[in-house]
Formats: sequence, C-alpha cells, structure tokens
Amino acid sequence: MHHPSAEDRRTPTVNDSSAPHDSGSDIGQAGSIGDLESVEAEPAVASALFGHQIELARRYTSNLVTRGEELGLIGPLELPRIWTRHILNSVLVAPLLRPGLVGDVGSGAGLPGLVLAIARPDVEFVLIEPMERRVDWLRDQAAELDLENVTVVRARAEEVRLDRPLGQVTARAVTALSKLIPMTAPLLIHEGEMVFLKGARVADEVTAAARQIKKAHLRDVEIIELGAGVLPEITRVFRATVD
Ligand SMILES: C[S@@+](CC[C@H](N)C(=O)[O-])C[C@H]1O[C@@H](n2cnc3c(N)ncnc32)[C@H](O)[C@@H]1O
Repeated sequence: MHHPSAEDRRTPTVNDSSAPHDSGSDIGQAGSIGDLESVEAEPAVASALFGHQIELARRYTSNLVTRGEELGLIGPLELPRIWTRHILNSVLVAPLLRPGLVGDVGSGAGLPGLVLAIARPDVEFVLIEPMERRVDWLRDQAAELDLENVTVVRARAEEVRLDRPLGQVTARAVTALSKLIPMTAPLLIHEGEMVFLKGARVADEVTAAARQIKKAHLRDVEIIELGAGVLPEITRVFRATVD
C-alpha cells in the first residue's frame, strides 16, 4: 500500500487554467448513449470487469451522476453517455497496466484513476489532483467503494513529492502532450511508461511535442486505438517508455 507523503496534507496554490481542456465541470458535453441496466452485455465490460467490480463500477457511476453532478464534477448533458464515453473509455485502458505503482495525474472526478483502481485491484494507484473539492470527492469515493489500492495526493504534478517513483502514469483531458510529458517524466522510474488517453488529434499533439519527447528520452512512442467496434467512439492512447 502506498503511503502519502507530507505533500498529501499540503495546500498548494491551485491554478486550474493550466488544464486547457477543462471547461468548468470535469465532464460536460451533450450525448445520447448509455444503459446502466445492460452493462454486463457490453463486451468492453465483460472483458475487463468481473462480478464485484461491475457492482463497484455501477456504484461509482451512480454516485457520479447524482452527487458528482451536484458538485459540478460532471455536466448534466453528459449523463446519458456516462458509461460509454467515460467509464468504459477508462476501463479499456486497464489491460495496459502492469503490477506496481500507477499515478493518475489530474484525476478530477476519478477518470480514469478510480475506474482503473476498480478494474485492477492488483495495481496500486496514487491519484494526483490539486483541487481540494475534487480531492475530497476522490477520497470519499475510494473510502465508500473500499478501494484499498488507492491513495489520493493533493498536488500539481510538477510539484508533487511521492515516496517512490511511478511504474506508469496515466492522464485524461489534463493538458497537451507538450506539457504533459515534461510534467510527468520526472515522476517515472527508468523504463516507466506514460499511458495517456487522448482525443482524435493525438497525432498532431505528438508532432507538436517532438522536442519534449526527445528531451524526456522517450522511446517506443505509439498511439494505440482501443474499443473499435465495441464503443461508439474509439479511445486513443499515447504510450511511451522513458529510457
Ligand atoms: C478537465 S479535468 C479532467 C479530469 C479527469 N481526468 C477526466 O478525464 O474527467 C482536468 C483535471 O486536471 C487537474 N489538473 C490541472 N492541472 C494539473 C496539474 N498541473 N497537475 C495535476 N492535475 C492537474 C484539474 O484540477 C482537473 O481536475
């Protein structure tokens, strides 16, 4: 189990404008698909979540669309596609993780961090999030869902002090690769991996981040497309190893 450092109790200056994709609520555009009742029939769920994990994912989702919405962590128009666009999109990444310590930078409402912690109880997670309101939410959810493999640290990634380096780091909708790479590279062990959920323009981001990729000594840079034929939208993952 990972134990938080003194950073956990620190109160940093929060400047959320550093997340260019943050439009107020963590999640918040119009959508149309989502079916909580038939979730076991979803191939993406069937391959990554089993028994109790499905129940935990349901409870987390239910909390997100009720209390999470009240707290402004999710926009009301996003509720209908919460499963496909947010939960399952995160679940798809679970097979890319390996045992060890994984850091999720900018977890916000818990995506992908809390979902991955449900899907991979064999992996330890540290959720790194600067905003107090979101940190409180993440801690409450981890406790309520009994996720013993989760520690929440209140900090910005550039300033966080962890007890030990990360084997892998994840992030979704935090900032462009050109900022995310230098922000997270120092947190990783040698041969550690970046696993970032990215949008349709990830190839352009990779091109724009050429200098940062070189400076961080990244190798095996690849874009992995997940969920084709399973989810309405393909999930694109930027994966790279720190040499
Ligand atoms: C748009 S939200 C995305 C949240 C979540 N990952 C998701 O996909 O729904 C961006 C999050 O990144 C956090 N954030 C912004 N800058 C950060 C930094 N420098 N280090 C860590 N987290 C940061 C924000 O507080 C916010 O919770």
